[in-house]
Amino acid sequence: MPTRPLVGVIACRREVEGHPSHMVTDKYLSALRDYGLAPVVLPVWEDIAPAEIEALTSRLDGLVLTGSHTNVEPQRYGAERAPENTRADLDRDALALALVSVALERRLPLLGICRGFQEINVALGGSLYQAVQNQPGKLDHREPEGDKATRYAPVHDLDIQPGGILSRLFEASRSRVNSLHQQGIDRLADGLTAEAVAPDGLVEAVSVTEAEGFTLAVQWHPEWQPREHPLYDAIFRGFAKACEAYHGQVAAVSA
Ligand SMILES: N[C@@H](CCC(=O)NCCCC(=O)O)C(=O)O
Repeated sequence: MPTRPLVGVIACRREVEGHPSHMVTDKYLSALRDYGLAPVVLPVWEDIAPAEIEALTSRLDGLVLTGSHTNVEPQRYGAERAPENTRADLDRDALALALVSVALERRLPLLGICRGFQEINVALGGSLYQAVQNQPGKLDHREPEGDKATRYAPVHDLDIQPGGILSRLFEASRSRVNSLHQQGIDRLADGLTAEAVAPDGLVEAVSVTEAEGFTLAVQWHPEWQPREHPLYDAIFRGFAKACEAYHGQVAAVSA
């Protein structure tokens, strides 16, 4: 029986019922499952060793860096903490930034979402605005008030740049996306290509320019009801196809 591609999904540290925990919200895992993939949660420890990362990732066919209400430590990109930056996850930072190198070295399909998008930019030498809304000319990209349907509803236009991965996955040059973030890309890392921008010029999707594998990261949340949004659907279809191809290559080599 053909097996589903195994996709590592990074966790966040949370306290659950008084216990330190490693957590991923279901919408990421269910979206991957719905697109024929087998998600597995990757635990996060600040002191994780390279050998542990190797053991956790050596059998994966793809990697997802999820969103989170916590923020990448500003010291990671040489900044002081802004007063608006009140939530951290050092354990998550340690694994996330290491996983970007693992994915690139192994040509492992990599999908970054929201915080994951920001992590890829920082891992490759870029920096972040810690409060986009305080930047002159920038929109307020923060999570809307209301129920989940309201919070994850599309709220701003998106201009998709020609010639990139996203424009190959999705034929239209414009779409509308949800927005649940206070931080955003300030200095785009040298090795990244801007794949889409918001009306205020904020970069909202990137790919790794020289990557030989699928690498796409987006600031919005395509895991929210992807079957109901053509752009989100195109992203998950493209990622799943890349993971299936990687899985097949590994199987062929192992045969
Ligand atoms: N903390 C960062 C990234 C925002 C983010 O990832 N939000 C996710 C919300 C919860 C979820 O849907 O997973 C920022 O504020 O920019």
